[in-house]
Amino acid sequence: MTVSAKLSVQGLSKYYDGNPVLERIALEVDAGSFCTIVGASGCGKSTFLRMLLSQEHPTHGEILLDGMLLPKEPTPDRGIVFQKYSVFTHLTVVENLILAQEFEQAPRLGKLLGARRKTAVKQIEDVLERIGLAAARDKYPAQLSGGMQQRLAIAQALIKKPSILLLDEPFGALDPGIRLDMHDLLIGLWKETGMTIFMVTHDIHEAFKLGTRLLVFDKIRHDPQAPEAYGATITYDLPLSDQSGGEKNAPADIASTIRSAPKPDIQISQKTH
Ligand SMILES: Nc1ncnc2c1ncn2[C@@H]1O[C@H](COP(=O)(O)OP(=O)(O)OP(=O)(O)O)[C@@H](O)[C@H]1O
Repeated sequence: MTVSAKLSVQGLSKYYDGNPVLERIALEVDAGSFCTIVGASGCGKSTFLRMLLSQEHPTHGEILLDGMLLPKEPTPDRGIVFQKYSVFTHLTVVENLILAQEFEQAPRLGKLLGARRKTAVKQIEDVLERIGLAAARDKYPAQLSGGMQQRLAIAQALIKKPSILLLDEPFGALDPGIRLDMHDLLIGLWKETGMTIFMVTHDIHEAFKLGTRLLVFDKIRHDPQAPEAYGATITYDLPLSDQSGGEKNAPADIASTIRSAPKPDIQISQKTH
């Protein structure tokens, strides 16, 4: 592991029902990186994020966070936002966020009281301000637009001040205009907090625009007679910009790199086991 690696993934594979979904994943990610992840549907991108969260566990290999084995359970320093976030519909924006705090800070009692509640509400007001939802604090989710609901989902993740933010197609359901607003919001929050971000997207332009590093997941081994025999791995790991926000590689350059690079596509006609 490099000295500064925030996250290190070594020899990782994940099997479901005896079949590999992911195999031989190795990765070193510096603190403050913004890794965008693309790949074919079903190749294991969400599974990878869920392992970084500890919602799933590797079948083989290990994940180190700040040089230590990843805790077995999700911890507040790893936040996640999904494409469609289910919030409590009978609670307002601010009440949803208080509940998120209560789950974390008062798991036994289930309630934050007195000074702790006051501190929690102050933190929530700050996050709502930063995320542009202050005016909607007393609205119910049904009264919010899709973009505002995603802001609420991001606020719920940020309230715990994660050092790693995992985003699973967070803007996939949003209109293009709102997506652009969300890009600005996310980049601003990323620069402000120095979080390390992993974001799965199906939109290659979004991946190029937002990331400092692009990870492409794909299967490099195929057995036509046993499509489930092999899992996906990281086939391309491309720097998009330096950490100081230097020049981005143009999408066209990178797209041609991906096209022209020899793809290690091993065709196996006979089942080997
Ligand atoms: N809990 C589970 N049990 C069994 N199989 C699973 C489980 N979770 C995921 N899978 C399988 O693992 C494979 C990878 O799923 P995953 O959702 O990680 O892919 P993905 O790349 O995120 O797909 P998409 O881009 O369509 O969201 C799929 O074949 C899926 O059916």
